This record gives sequence, structure tokens and C-alpha cells, in this order.
Amino acid sequence: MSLAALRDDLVPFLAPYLPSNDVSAKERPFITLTYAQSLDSRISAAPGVRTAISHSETKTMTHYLRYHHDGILIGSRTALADDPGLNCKFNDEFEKSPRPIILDLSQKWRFQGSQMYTLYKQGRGKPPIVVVRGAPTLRENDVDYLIFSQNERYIDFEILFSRLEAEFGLHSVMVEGGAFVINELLARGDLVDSLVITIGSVFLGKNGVEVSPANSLELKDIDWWNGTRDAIMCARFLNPKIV
Ligand SMILES: NC(=O)C1=CN([C@@H]2O[C@H](COP(=O)(O)OP(=O)(O)OC[C@H]3O[C@@H](n4cnc5c(N)ncnc54)[C@H](OP(=O)(O)O)[C@@H]3O)[C@@H](O)[C@H]2O)C=CC1
Ligand SMILES: Nc1nc(O)c(N)c(N[C@@H]2O[C@H](COP(=O)(O)O)[C@@H](O)[C@H]2O)n1
Repeated sequence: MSLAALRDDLVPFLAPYLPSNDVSAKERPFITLTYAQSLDSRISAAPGVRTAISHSETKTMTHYLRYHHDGILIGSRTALADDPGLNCKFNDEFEKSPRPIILDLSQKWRFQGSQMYTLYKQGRGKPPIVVVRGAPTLRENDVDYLIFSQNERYIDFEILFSRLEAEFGLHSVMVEGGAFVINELLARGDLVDSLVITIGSVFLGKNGVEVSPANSLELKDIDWWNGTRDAIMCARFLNPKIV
């Protein structure tokens, strides 16, 4: 299904928060943390339940962000629950799809049979980079593996992002979720260059999957966009520090 047209006013609104076109290698990529949340700070109606929060206007905005990023990162539970495509449908410019990056340390997710696989085979998406702990138990065709040591329970995002730049040449990565990943990155504001949050006009209730940082955080460079049903807040972290 094709996307709604991008609202004209979203282009100047988002411009200051997008990665630059500078392709020279840096220590790490430009990082955008972006997700859609309800009014009660939930990103899905219940654990493992794919939940549409964004209106078609803001869904198109997400594909516009995908158009502007080299990589798109999600946690394994989002990959398993949502079976997402993670491609770029903006103007049907599928070749501008970001490289999916799946944090799948315990190796539960499979590319074959996924929506990402179907899109890749149709030439409408890219194959993933799967982040694993230890040697992959099953090496799938067309998948790149980013291998961490068996001893590492949780991956330090600073190291992960540096490796994505150094080993895969990704200059920009948008992090879409899920809650576990978002909460971890909210605690690492020093690594986040832009924050783009869609707020849908819905309450998802107490069973919903909540996003919330461990500590209070202050923002700067805040701007708001109002759509038909959703709003988007763009910002940067003020005094980001490691908590
Ligand atoms: N509204 C929105 O914008 C979005 C909503 N969602 C929703 O979010 C929900 C899923 O979120 P959630 O359950 O929190 O799961 P996540 O998608 O955040 O995945 C969590 C898993 O990712 C791996 N992981 C994350 N961080 C690290 C790290 N630093 N080091 C190693 N492994 C890591 C772990 O996998 P392992 O278990 O292998 O160790 C962990 O169990 C779904 O319902 C989905 O629909 C998702 C994205 C966006
Ligand atoms: N922007 C946005 N709005 C919502 O309402 C959502 N539920 C999500 N979810 C994220 O998008 C992924 C699905 O992507 P495809 O449409 O399949 O390409 C999903 O896995 C979440 O990361 N995002």
C-alpha cells in the first residue's frame, strides 16, 4: 500500500534535525531516536502487540526519516512481535531504504520468512545487519553479522554505533524501538543527536508498553508540529550525560 503525501510543512520543520549530507567517516554515526507514543507514554497496547499509533501523515514522516538515514535499529522483541518491513516507501524510493539493524543477542529472530526478507527479495528493502553474541548459530544468506563477545550481556551503544560506522560505513542511524531500547538510549542522551517523537491522540492504558527514562531529562531546541490527529516534537538533549 502506498503512503499518504508528505505534508509540505514537515520538510522545513524536520530539516534542522536531520543528519547532514557530510559522508566523511566519523567516530560514530548521527543518531536519531524516534518513535510514536500515546498520551500515556505507551508505544504499544500490550507487550508483543503491534499497535498503530501514528496517523497516515506521521507514518509518512517516519518514511521520510528513513529516506534520510543509512541504518534503522530495533530490538529483537520488536522484530519478533511486529515483523516490520523497515524499508523506505517515501516516494517509492526503495533504494533509499536504510539498512535494518536487529539487536538479537540471543539469536531468536530469523531473516528468512520475515517481511524484511520479502521486501529485500522484491528489491524494495535492504538485508539486515544482525547483532549477535558469539558466533551465529545459523548463518543466513545476505545477512551481515556484527558479533560481540560471549561475555557481553548488554551491548554498550557507544561501541555498537562506532562499529556500525567503522565496519559498515553507516553515517546515520535512526533508532525506532522498542521500549527496552528506547529507555536505554534515553539514559545515553550523550549519543543521541536528534529526538523526533510522534504523540498520537490516544490512551493505551496500563497494559501498554511504557517508555520512560530512569531519571528526569531536560531538552533544548524544542519545536512542535501539529497534524490532523498527532503532534510531533523534535528536540535535542540539554547537557546529555551518562547516568
Ligand atoms: N510505537 C512505536 O514507535 C514502536 C513500538 N514498538 C513496540 O515495542 C514493543 C517491543 O518493545 P520491547 O519489548 O521493549 O523490546 P525491544 O524491541 O526493545 O527489544 C528488547 C531486546 O533487544 C535486545 N537488546 C536491547 N538493547 C540491548 C543491548 N544494549 N544489548 C543487548 N541486547 C539488547 C535484547 O534482546 P535479547 O533478548 O536477544 O537479549 C532485549 O531483550 C513491541 O510491542 C513493538 O510493537 C517498537 C518500536 C517502535
Ligand atoms: N512511526 C511509528 N508509528 C507507529 O504507530 C508505530 N507502531 C511504529 N512502529 C515502528 O514501525 C515499525 C513497522 O515498520 P513497517 O511499517 O513494517 O516498515 C515497527 O516495528 C516499529 O519499529 N512507528
